[in-house]
Amino acid sequence: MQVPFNTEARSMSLQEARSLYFDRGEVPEALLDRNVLRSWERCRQAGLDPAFKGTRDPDMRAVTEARERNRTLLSHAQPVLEHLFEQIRNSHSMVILADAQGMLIQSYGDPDFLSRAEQVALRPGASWNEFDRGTNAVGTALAERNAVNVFGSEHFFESNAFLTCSAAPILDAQGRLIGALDISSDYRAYQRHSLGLVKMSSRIIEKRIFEAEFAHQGLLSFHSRPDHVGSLCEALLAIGPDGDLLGADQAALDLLGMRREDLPRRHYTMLFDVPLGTLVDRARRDPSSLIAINGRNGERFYGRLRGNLTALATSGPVLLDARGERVGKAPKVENVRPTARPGLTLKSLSTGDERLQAAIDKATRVLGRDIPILIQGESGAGKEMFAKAFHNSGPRGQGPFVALNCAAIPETLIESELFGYSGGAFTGARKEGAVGKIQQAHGGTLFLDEIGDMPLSLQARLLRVLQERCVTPLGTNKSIPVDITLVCATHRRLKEEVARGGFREDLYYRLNGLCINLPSLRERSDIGSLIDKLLREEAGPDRNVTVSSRVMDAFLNYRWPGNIRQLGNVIKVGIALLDDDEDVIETWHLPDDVFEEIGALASSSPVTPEPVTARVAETMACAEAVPTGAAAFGRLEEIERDMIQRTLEAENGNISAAARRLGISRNTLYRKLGRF
Ligand SMILES: Nc1ncnc2c1ncn2[C@@H]1O[C@H](COP(=O)(O)OP(=O)(O)OP(=O)(O)O)[C@@H](O)[C@H]1O
Repeated sequence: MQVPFNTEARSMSLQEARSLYFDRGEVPEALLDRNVLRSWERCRQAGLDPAFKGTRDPDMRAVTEARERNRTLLSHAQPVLEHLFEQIRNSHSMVILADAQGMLIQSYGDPDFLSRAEQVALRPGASWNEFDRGTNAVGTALAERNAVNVFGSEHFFESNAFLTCSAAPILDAQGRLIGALDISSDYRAYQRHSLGLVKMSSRIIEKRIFEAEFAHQGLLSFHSRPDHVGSLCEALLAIGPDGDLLGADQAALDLLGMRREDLPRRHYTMLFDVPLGTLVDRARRDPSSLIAINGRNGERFYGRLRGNLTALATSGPVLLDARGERVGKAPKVENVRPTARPGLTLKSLSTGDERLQAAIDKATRVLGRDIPILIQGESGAGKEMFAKAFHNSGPRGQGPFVALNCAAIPETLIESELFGYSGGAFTGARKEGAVGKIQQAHGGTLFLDEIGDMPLSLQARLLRVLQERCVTPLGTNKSIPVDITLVCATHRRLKEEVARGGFREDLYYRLNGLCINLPSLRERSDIGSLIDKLLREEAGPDRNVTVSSRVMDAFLNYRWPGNIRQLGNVIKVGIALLDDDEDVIETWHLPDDVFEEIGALASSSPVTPEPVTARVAETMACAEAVPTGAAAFGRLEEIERDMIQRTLEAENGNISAAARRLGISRNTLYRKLGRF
């Protein structure tokens, strides 16, 4: 329970303090608030006389100019001031807004008190800084940059001893002092809660100014107590498109243990362990939800991002110096761009197969959740395609998608490709150094294909990057913060690799937030729709190409060792070999190797193929003079050439028809023609 404030007792102890200080020259530390005592010292040093009674008339021109100069402050403070006055109305009081010099620029008050305040020029146009009016709440709050109560005879000038005032300074978004908010009343009407009210109101004004200044940036509200986020106690950080810290209010500086002057050299990633992209993703999905974020010193905070999320989602990499101070942006990386295939999303991959659909559904659920995914499947099953679709479908779809195939580059180069290097870091290194793939993927997705082929030594380094979310390029001791979504793929069973000792278990669990197993093409139930899709994509919108029922049948029964990659190629070749007047892919439009296998399948399929013997006989009939006996065997090639020429003549040069009649693929026919 609060002890009631006894105005009489306090007035008496202040008389004693004044007598000690002014008459005997002693410092009444036990009797005075420190802010007040320091103020008395300043006033005495400035040569002010406590008995001074004079007041200068308020300068109305000066107040007009001050209001003009402090337009921003006034516009944000005005509604707060009015609201504050509503809280204290009829308590013989007034509320006052002063600028940074102590000039009163706005006030509202109860009429009875206003007329008394007039007598000491407590009204707009008057200056109440300490040098003009001695110790007083407005002047002392400005001098101390602290909220203060100045009660009765704590006022340096005796003429102001009938007042009791509570004031709090107001800081702008850069932490500069821009004014003070005050409640003044007769000392006998002292209200203990006045100081709390002005502090709260000045905080509201500061927040309004901060939010207006950074309205086009990202705003992170955070606090160590979740219930404080969204309240006046929350801390505020303004974050620019590159993750730069553009502003921080005092609460943020206090919670993060930072000095304001450190701000320009800091980057979001240096403060928190949760990637900025994750906050952006969360804010997009559920703007009101809180996310737990750890400070770099291990403190637990809760935060919420708002403001301009689009700009934040595409932030680029930054460079830090050896001490971890921000020194600039990493060079622009040429080959980093959003993924090429327009319209490629998880949804667009769906062509009716149940297992694939289950994989799409799972992946869709984790979009934007900072969960690494591991895609397993046979070569050519569409792992990279799936990764790109995942990237495009997420909130970072506009960010870079950077792929590295760990099996396709020599072990010795994986490290520099991944981590980057400084100029001259090793023999053969480029003079200007290179930005590694991890850093290139900042703000987007890093796709590590064939992760199972990553050398063990690098697995440890990769693990560290994933844990610390910082990368250290070769030849430097710079730690560069990175914010990436990681997608890995492998055709191996990674778990088995772990059991064999070829893959680190800790890294396996780190990568394997969500495991997606893509079915091989022969396991899929949607081959027909997939073929239609590939035909449409390859032939373009103006051509309606189909496959014959014989080819379709064979396709459905083929084992497709190369999966969709192979199917895609087969279709590409098939379309390329169609004549202008053809739009149905037949067996002879297929590449040789596939033709052979598919030809066999086609001949055993329910669709009865043309008997080969009949075709040959027909062809033979075309050849009018066919040599016989030993000479014939010696001149097989000649016979073949002759037969082809005659067949072509018979078909008026139509390659497809000749190939069909000869029972060979068009490819083979072309090859043979080239040889002759
Ligand atoms: N759903 C699909 N629709 C159309 N084309 C596809 C689809 N999935 C894969 N492809 C095509 O198949 C080829 C192989 O796909 P992708 O590279 O994604 O397979 P992968 O499993 O990553 O192969 P690897 O393991 O050999 O790297 C690519 O040319 C890709 O464009």
